[in-house]
Amino acid sequence: MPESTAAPHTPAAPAASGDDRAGGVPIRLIEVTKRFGTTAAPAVDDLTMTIPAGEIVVFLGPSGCGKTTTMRMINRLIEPTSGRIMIGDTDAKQQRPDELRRHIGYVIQQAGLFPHMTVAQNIAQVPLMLGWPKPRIAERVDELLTLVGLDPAEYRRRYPRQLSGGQQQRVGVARALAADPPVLLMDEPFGALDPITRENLQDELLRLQRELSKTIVFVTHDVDEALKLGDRIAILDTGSTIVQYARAEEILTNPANAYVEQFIGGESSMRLLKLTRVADITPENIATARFDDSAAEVHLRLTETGAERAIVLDERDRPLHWAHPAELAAAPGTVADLAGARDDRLSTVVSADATLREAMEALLNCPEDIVPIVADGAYAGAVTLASVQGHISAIYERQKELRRRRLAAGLPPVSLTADPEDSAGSEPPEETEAAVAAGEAS
Ligand SMILES: Nc1ncnc2c1ncn2[C@@H]1O[C@H](COP(=O)(O)OP(=O)(O)OP(=O)(O)O)[C@@H](O)[C@H]1O
Repeated sequence: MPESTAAPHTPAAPAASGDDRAGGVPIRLIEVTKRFGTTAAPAVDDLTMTIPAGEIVVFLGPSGCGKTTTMRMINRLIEPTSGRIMIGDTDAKQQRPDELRRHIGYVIQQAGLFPHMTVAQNIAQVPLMLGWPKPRIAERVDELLTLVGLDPAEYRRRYPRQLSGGQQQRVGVARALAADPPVLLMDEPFGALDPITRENLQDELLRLQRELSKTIVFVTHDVDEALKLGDRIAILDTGSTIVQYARAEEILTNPANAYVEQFIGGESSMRLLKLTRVADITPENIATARFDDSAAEVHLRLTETGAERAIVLDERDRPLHWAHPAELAAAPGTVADLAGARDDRLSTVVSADATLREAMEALLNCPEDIVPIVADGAYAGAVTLASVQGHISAIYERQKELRRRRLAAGLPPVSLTADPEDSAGSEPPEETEAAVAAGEAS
């Protein structure tokens, strides 16, 4: 990444209405080229792409391929040699750079905070420039600190040197959001942080995004970060050439070529497990029982259906323990008479919000070959190795089918654009994707 020549700049938009919170605006780059000097090959070579409103789009590519240059042309820290950049309905070239940047938040590595200013003063820079009244600025600073997980009372008067790297980065994000811009540019914002802080900030960004729905362009070298954060990922080669521009699922299961495969670096299925939530799979349907159910009656139900076990639930549907036919046969009265009943709360359950990787971990560490799923504490089905495997296989099959259909329609086999209406694009019409997803025959 080239050194920033501009002062850290946090653009702003008038926030009085708060309308921007409803979502971001799309960004379109149209045949954009950037040439530094006259002889060198272009740093960005005829790039056309759409970044959809309210999505996180990650630029992933090797050092020097043009990610930062592309990003900086969006807020005109770098001027394109040719081509057009539209932010919403506005041609970036038609706006004064300082005016444009009021609508584009910018977060860079190591936050770029002004060291001689307090946290509050750093965040307040753009609102001050916009002439907001002092009480409104103070209120906004506190609101933003809370939003990024820092207690205003504790942090607003600190200086950047009195913060950890992760806290500085949080302040950097707060500053970028100060005037509620619809667009955020984030250039390797978590690159200098330790893995745990980095993971926490990624989670925070996803939480914020669920609330704010900004249009976010995020540059990273880190494949796992890209897969986790990106609604779409643009895999770029020299000159910001798009090699594939698709959702993580497609990148992992239908890589465009050896370049993408090499970039992803194997373990696609394991990476898919991290991307998929337990709530996304079809849960196993297991027989349930209550304490006051007759053990004989539950036993009969299991033997009639050939089921290996029932799950015993308490009065609030929380899973307590497994009941197997042999124990039920030996129990004198109700399910409550089973040995260890009531005290025997299941230690291994998995949340519906957990990833399939966490579910696999639970499965590998529990004595049964099945783990109950809980949603808000209540039983919501169960997961087995077979259900995980079935889900992953279905994803591969779906992508194989999409690829086959694209080829049959004379389109490139992978997505190169986010814009289905773009006639140069490779995305099959939405209904085709939907039909494939629904398993409809062609
Ligand atoms: N100000 C500049 N003058 C001349 N060449 C430049 C300038 N800025 C960038 N370049 C060149 O443009 C190309 C793209 O650089 P850019 O910083 O956009 O790449 P990048 O993909 O962001 O790299 P990294 O991941 O290392 O940050 C590189 O070859 C770089 O040397």
